[in-house]
Amino acid sequence: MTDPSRNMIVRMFDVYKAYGKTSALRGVSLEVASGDIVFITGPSGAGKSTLLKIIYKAEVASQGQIIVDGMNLSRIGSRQLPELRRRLGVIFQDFKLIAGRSVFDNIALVLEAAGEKPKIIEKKVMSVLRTAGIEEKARVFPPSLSGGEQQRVAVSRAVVGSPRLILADEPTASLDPDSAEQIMQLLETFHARGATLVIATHNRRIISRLKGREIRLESGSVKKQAISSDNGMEEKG
Ligand SMILES: Nc1ncnc2c1ncn2[C@@H]1O[C@H](COP(=O)(O)OP(=O)(O)OP(=O)(O)O)[C@@H](O)[C@H]1O
Repeated sequence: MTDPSRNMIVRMFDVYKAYGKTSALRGVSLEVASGDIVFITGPSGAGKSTLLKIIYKAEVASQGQIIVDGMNLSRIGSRQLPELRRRLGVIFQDFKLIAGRSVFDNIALVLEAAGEKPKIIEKKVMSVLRTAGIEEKARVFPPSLSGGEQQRVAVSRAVVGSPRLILADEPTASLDPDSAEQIMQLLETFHARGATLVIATHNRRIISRLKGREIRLESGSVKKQAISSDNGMEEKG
């Protein structure tokens, strides 16, 4: 149910997505309020990545309505896409860093695209790297970093433009438990600073550690919504 007192950053209504004959999403309706932590869970092939891709418009829904931070995605064309993307930070399992550019430049690109001045870029990039604990890696190239460090760079890149919404697709799946923990702490830090988090994950440890809401997908449909509490997940609706 819609609570009018809460500001919804994502609203999806009856969303379908087909890839040829494969139905990846079948009638998904959900809402994410500003400041929420939401976990998208479900078995392999359930549609988790597709759901995130539709929110940042890497994929277009076959049917249904999607509103992200007030933008109706079926009404925005390629000219407004950069505006949508500026409001979002996206993190992937495989980091997706540019190997031939330094850590600093990987992150600076986001601000350059937004037209920021070099002095501001320097300040913001170094500030985010400090928060991520990898300030001394600014001039290093990504391939010489560990997986955990690369993901910290990817998180830094996702948050440097102060997006209201951070989308993470299995952000800890290729990391050892300690590195996964550090990434979650980092995401928590940015959540505490005001970002909304939507995280697709299989990792139950992450889900039980961060207080949030779980939306479970099965075969492209929402099967269950639950709120995490000190007693684990409590089913809702
Ligand atoms: N580009 C594509 N072309 C064709 N089919 C696709 C494409 N992307 C996803 N699919 C199919 O859509 C369905 C949902 O895939 P999706 O990647 O969203 O699931 P997922 O829950 O993220 O899975 P995983 O946990 O394995 O990453 C699957 O059947 C998948 O094979």
